[in-house]
Amino acid sequence: MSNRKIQMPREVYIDPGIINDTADICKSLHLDKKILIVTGSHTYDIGAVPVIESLEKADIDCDVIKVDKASFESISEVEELITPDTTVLGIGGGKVIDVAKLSSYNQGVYFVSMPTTASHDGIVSPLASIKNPNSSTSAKAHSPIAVIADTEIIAQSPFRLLSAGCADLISNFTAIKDWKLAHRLKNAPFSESAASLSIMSAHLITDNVSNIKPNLEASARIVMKSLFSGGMAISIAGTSRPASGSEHLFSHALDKILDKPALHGEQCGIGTILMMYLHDGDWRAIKNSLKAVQAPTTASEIGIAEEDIIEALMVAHKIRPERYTILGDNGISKEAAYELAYKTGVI
Ligand SMILES: NC(=O)C1=CN([C@@H]2O[C@H](COP(=O)(O)OP(=O)(O)OC[C@H]3O[C@@H](n4cnc5c(N)ncnc54)[C@H](O)[C@@H]3O)[C@@H](O)[C@H]2O)C=CC1
Ligand SMILES: O=C(CO)COP(=O)(O)O
Ligand SMILES: [Zn+2]
Repeated sequence: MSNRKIQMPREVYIDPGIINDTADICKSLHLDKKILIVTGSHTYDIGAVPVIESLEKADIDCDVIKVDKASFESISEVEELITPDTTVLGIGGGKVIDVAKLSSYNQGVYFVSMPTTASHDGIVSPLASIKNPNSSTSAKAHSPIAVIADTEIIAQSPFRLLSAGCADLISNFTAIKDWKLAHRLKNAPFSESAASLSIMSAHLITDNVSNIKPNLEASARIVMKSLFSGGMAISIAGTSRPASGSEHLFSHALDKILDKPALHGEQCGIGTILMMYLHDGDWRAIKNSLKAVQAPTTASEIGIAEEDIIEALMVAHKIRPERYTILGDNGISKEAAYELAYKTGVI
C-alpha cells in the first residue's frame, strides 16, 4: 500500500452569511453529536456568537474554549475537553485554527475550519504551526473535514490581515523557485501539479490586485479562494514546500528574534522581495504587487529594526536545514545581507 496520502476537505463553503448555516452543515455531515468551539477572545463575538446561535436553534450541544496562543499549553487545554464524539470548530485567525486543527488531530476527531479573516494559507491545509523552543515551522496534522468561510465577516476584518494573506500567497513565487532548486541540486521530491497550483494561486492575487479592496465581499472572496487553492497545493505535495521556501525561513527567523513579530504574511512578503533578488528574479514586480495590496515592503513599516533584518537573513538557513533553498547550506554573510536588504529597499 502506498504511504503517500492526499488529504482534502470534504466540503468547502466560501459565501457571505454562510456562518448562520453552521448547524445545517454539521448535521448534513453527521457532525452534530457534540461540538467544541475553539476561538479567541476577540473572535468570540465576531465568529463564535453567530455559530452558537445557529447550533442552539438546532438543539446541538456545544462547549466553548477561548485560546489566544498557538502553544502546546493551549493544545492540552483543548484536548482535555475532547471526547470521541466531539467535532472541533476552529473559529478565528491562524493561531486559533492551528490549535483546533492539532488538538483534534491528536484526539482523532473531526475538525471544521472557520476563518474569521484570510491572513494565511493554513486555513485549508493539513499542517499546523505551533511554536516551541525547538521549532517554529509547521508540522503534520490533518485537513479540515469542512471549511466554512463567511466572506461577509472576512471582508469586515482589518484589511491589514487580508493584505497579509495576499503576501503569504505571493511568497509562493520564491517558494517554488527554491523547491525547483532543491529538486535539481539535492534530488528533493517535486510535484509538478502542486507547484503549478501554487503558482496559479499566487497569480490569482497578482493578476487581481486592483480588485482587492477593504470592506468588499468580492475582495474577501478572491483572497479566500486563492488561499483555498494554495492550501490544496500543500495537500497535494503533503508538505508546505509549495508555499514555504527561503522567504518563510526568513520570517521564522524573525519570529525567533523578535519579542513582537509582525504578521506571518507580512514578514513572508518582505522575505519574498529579498529572496527573489537572490534568485535573480523580478523582485521589483513582487514589491509592486505587495504595495498594490497594501502589504508592507520595508522593515520600518512593520517596526522591525535594521539589525534584526540582517540577523534574520544570516540565520534563516539554520531554521530547517533539511529543506534546501537559495540560502544554501551556509547562509549569507553579514556584508551580503546588508547589500541585499539595502539594494531591495527593505532597510
Ligand atoms: N498551519 C499552517 O500551515 C500555517 C500556519 N500559520 C500560523 O498562523 C499564525 C498566523 O495567523 P494570523 O491569522 O496571521 O495571526 P493570528 O491568529 O494571531 O490573528 C491575527 C489577529 O487577527 C485577529 N482577528 C482574526 N479575525 C478577525 C476579525 N474578523 N476581525 C478582527 N480581528 C480579527 C485575531 O484575533 C488576532 O489578534 C501563526 O502562528 C503562523 O505560524 C501560518 C501559515 C500557515
Ligand atoms: O506558512 C506556511 C505556508 O504559507 C507554512 O510554512 P512552514 O511549513 O514553513 O511553517
Ligand atoms: Zn505562510
